[in-house]
Amino acid sequence: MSPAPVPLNQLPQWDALRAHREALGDTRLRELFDADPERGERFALQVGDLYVDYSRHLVTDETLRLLLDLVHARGVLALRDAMFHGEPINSTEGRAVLHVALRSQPGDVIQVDGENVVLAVHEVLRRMTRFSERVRSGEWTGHTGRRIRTVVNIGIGGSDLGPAMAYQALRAYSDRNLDVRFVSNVDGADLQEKTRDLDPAETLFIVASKTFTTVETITNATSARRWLLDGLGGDESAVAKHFVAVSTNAEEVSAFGIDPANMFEFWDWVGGRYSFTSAIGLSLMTAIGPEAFHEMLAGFHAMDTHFRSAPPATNLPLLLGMLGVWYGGFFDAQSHAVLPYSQYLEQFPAYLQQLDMESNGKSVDREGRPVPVRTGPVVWGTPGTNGQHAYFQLLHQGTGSVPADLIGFAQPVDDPYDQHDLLMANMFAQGQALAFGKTAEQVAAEGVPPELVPHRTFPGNRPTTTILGRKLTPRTLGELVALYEHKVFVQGAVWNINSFDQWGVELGKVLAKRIEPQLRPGAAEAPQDLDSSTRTLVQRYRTARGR
Ligand SMILES: O=P(O)(O)OC[C@H]1O[C@H](O)[C@H](O)[C@@H](O)[C@@H]1O
Repeated sequence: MSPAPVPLNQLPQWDALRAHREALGDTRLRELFDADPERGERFALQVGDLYVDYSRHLVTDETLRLLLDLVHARGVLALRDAMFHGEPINSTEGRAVLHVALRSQPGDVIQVDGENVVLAVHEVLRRMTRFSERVRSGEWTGHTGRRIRTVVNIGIGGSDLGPAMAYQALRAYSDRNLDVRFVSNVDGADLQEKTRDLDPAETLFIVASKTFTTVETITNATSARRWLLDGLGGDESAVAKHFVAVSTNAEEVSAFGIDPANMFEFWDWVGGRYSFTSAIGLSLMTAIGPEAFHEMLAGFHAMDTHFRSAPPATNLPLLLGMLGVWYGGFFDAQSHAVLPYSQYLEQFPAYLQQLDMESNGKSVDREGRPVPVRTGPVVWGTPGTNGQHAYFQLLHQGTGSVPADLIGFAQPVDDPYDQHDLLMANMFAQGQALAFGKTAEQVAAEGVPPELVPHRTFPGNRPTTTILGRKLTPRTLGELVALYEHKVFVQGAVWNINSFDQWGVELGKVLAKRIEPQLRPGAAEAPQDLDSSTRTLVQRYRTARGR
């Protein structure tokens, strides 16, 4: 076994960054731009369909050099290669981490336990293709012979957020005669609202769950089954035409009553939040068609290849990952905003919340020692321009600094009312205002009364990355998502945390299981050994529920 790595803040490369940060002091972005007229072009990369401007960051060439020194000192590239080779880098669960195999080329070879997983990946993709074509063409009919008009994906977390986000993002490429809906919350209102206008005879449920034991999903799937049977006269044989499953767990799928012939498989080396290029994307493939789905996979693959082979200095995920390490480590940045200037990307920040926060929301390292620096930030955001009229106030003039990603596209998917230029002007303007602000002198020169000058001054120096895609297509979406996946990987590697487990979600599940029986009618008094807050809440709830 190799020795445990030195804690991050004891590395000479970290010290060098700390000293460099002190030397930078209160350097303004304005000064950095004045000192280098080419900065806006120089601090930018084009990868695939994405042009990424990182010039509005509080970094110099020296910063980037020092950050790359840290990448090398931390063995980030070796860990990356280990991931691509199928080594069990998910150390707490003893598993490989191979979402990259999901978008591999048919001839590739990636071995897990002596088996080339690429073959299995492509076999499932072929089955998904056949199935989605049958549904789209109307060849797959429901129990009464009617064609399927609505597909309802029942899943949660990684079995919901990816396909839901991508369906929304690629709506314009979807078959508009087929509606796809997503039910995730155990709140029965979710299922009810999503099915109330549906005809069971024309509805197909995809139950998506890696483990097939997730309580929300099994509860919703059980209720959906009831809804279907009630609507179709109770004939159990209807289930086979209206329920398919996506899972790694064939046993639980058949215990639920879904024929394994209607199950689409994936594998334990695919993490839930990295799974929507697996069969978890079945609802998406049904919506946009196999061809567009494969285009998306090609976009993912292109970014995977870039991450794997581009030199560190021009490696985009590496760069964006290290910028996050820089702000967390030396600017105490606690959150990171993702602001898509695209309504189609409305759910992208929510998707990234799981990807980033479930991966890197950890405070012990791979050896179980406390991590001595700030790890994953709170990720949040909503589409521009809506946010501009809400929380951008804080981004511009609040006390802390929130690094942000501005994401937009040069060509609109469609622009029936000629509004795209206005949308994008806003994106460029916000990045400009956040970076350069407006000084007190500039404000005063406009004749603003002295007492209002501080209120109307913009400090600037608020860092942003601008991602300008050519156009939002399946391929571009693939590139974009893979970029963030690998960015998260880089950060986890530097912090020496395992980005691929999620033990932190377990405790609440166990406690909920214990509490639920106490809420039911006829339950005994809440136990005395329960903490007084929970006990009182349970009692209040029972009283208010009339129990
Ligand atoms: O796909 P499933 O097994 O149903 O899991 C769904 C989700 O729930 C879990 O609690 C994890 O926090 C997520 O990482 C996972 O994506």
